[in-house]
Amino acid sequence: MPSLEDELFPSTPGKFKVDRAHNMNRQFHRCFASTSTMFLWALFLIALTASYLSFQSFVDSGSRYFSASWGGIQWEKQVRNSAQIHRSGGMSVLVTGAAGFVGTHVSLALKKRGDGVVGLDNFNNYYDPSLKKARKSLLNSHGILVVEGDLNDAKLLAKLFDVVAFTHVMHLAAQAGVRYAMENPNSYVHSNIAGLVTLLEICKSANPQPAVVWASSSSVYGLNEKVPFSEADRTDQPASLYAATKKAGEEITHTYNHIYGLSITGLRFFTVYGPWGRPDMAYFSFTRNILQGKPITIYRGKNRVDLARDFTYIDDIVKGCLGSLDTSGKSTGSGGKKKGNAPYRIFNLGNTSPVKVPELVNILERHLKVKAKRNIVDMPGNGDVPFTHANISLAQREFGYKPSTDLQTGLKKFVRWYLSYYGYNNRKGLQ
Ligand SMILES: O=C(O)[C@H]1O[C@H](OP(=O)(O)OP(=O)(O)OC[C@H]2O[C@@H](n3ccc(=O)[nH]c3=O)[C@H](O)[C@@H]2O)[C@H](O)[C@@H](O)[C@@H]1O
Repeated sequence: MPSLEDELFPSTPGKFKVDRAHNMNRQFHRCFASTSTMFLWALFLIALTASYLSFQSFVDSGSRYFSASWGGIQWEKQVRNSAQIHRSGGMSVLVTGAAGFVGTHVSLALKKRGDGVVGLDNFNNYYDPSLKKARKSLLNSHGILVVEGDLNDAKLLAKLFDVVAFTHVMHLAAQAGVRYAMENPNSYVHSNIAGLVTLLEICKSANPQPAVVWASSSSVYGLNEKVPFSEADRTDQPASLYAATKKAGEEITHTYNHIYGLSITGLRFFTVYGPWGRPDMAYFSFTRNILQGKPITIYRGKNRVDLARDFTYIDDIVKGCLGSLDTSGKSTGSGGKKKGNAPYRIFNLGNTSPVKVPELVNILERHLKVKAKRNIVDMPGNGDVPFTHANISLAQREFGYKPSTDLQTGLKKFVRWYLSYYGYNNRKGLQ
């Protein structure tokens, strides 16, 4: 059977020219025919692609419109219901980071005593978002709406303030975690700096302005050696970008207090732990690994000194948050202008009794009845500080803050929650 090449260029020398010319002619026609067909096909394909793309964008914008997680009359009604105050002298609070660890507990406590609460959370995947969704379900079951959105969405924030005249903002949304800042520095700038400014811009323009209570961190004490840490101590030597963004937050909130008369309270939390906690934190990941028979890495400081933290139980932190809200005083500005001085406060919320990390592991082993496989390594230079220890006399004086749960008791409650949440007898379910 002749090949296609043979057909087009027969090898008979005498006929070559003519045949070739003839064949060339045929080829030209064929070629032209096939080129025009191809051209038509190409046109057809381009048209098809274009219409597909415009259809897609129509579908996208349509679905964005129809599935938007906020907006509309029904949504506004839900927001208002959630913000409804059920006690005399109560407050309506916008809680940012409501599906987070501290946010969930504070929202529940506010709701339980009759305050109105609307939550905001972006449900990012810094850690298992299914835990955040579970916290959200818990909040929903108590009549608290959690709006899905980012702090940097100024339109959403403005809308929330249009719908509800929040008396207070409990600002807990943040990029947390000390060591993760080396992996993803921009996420700290996005949430802890840009997001904070977006929120403050909305708060300063709101009429009436809310009082703002927000989460700073014990990490602002950085490399300080004087203990216990007091609010008046220097905070200009942070050891991590995380700490630096929290420190920046303290300065940024100060300017909004100074210029616009916003009432500001910054809370320096000391390594908060407890049920519904954060899986990225040591007590949580140690528990998971111990139960799964995996080794845990325990960092050790210079000269083989154990690291220590002033671990603070969540219920004590919640009391501190509510005490701060109750005593926050009013913002003085309106229409973006200050009418007088407003309170600017900073409090340590710690436990006042630091515990060494290996001792934390001992306690977990006792509660879990499993021995940990300890892998002790020198602390990598990744933002950690060797110890924290809070002086809490200021918070004690101002709103009677008095932590009452020691690490032994608090971890027992955490372990009980952990085992029931992840399934006591179903170790495969542990993650
Ligand atoms: O108090 C605070 O300001 C901060 O407390 C925690 O930060 P951190 O104290 O580092 O808490 P963990 O990550 O749970 O670490 C606790 C201790 O365990 C140690 N650790 C951590 C992880 C690990 O694998 N091994 C280990 O020994 C750490 O070095 C640290 O000494 C939170 O993660 C921060 O968001 C919060 O702002």
